[in-house]
Amino acid sequence: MLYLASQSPRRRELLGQIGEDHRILEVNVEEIRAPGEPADAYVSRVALDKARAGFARVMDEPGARVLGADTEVVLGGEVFGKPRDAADAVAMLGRLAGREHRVLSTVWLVEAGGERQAVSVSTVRFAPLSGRAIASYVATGECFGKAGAYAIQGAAAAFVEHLSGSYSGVMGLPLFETFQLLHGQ
Ligand SMILES: Cc1cn([C@H]2C[C@H](O)[C@@H](COP(=O)(O)OP(=O)(O)OP(=O)(O)O)O2)c(=O)[nH]c1=O
Repeated sequence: MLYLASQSPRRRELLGQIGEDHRILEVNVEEIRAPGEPADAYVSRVALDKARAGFARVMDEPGARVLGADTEVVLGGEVFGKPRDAADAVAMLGRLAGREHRVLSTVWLVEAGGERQAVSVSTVRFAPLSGRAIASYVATGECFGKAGAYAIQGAAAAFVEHLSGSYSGVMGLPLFETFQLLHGQ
């Protein structure tokens, strides 16, 4: 059986999109970046923590496989997770406006035979945004629970001038890479 260790409705939907039958494991993992921890190492560590926490719950089941994922928005040396509140969301979007940032999405597959990861790095360029546009976007509430305070699959699609990489990766689960992890060599 395949399990997805995630509370994210987007990830559940995305995994279903490629026809992967799965069950959900709700895990709670702390997402705290260690001082000086590189962004890619942080994203990978958190995704692995989620997959391992899930696997610990089903490891007695023969053939159990568990996916865990993490997505963060990276601008220079800064890592933007989910905004704490509206002011934090406004600040993040103000930093992202008119610039290019990276979205890192890492997926780990943990099973009795071992642990493997897949990494997706996308580059997203936002159009310049007025303070008013940011304020009205934040007021919709869409920004909450999303890394970088935006959802490419939602109204924030209107901010995205250019994307290079994986659309599903930006949304939270890179589907090509996940499929390779599950079925590739
Ligand atoms: C950039 C971006 C992020 N997101 C979401 C995907 C993730 O759910 C969230 C990043 O937070 P994560 O910590 O990666 O995931 P999560 O806490 O929502 O779920 P889990 O239980 O698996 O830990 O941001 C979008 O939905 N759209 C976007 O465009």
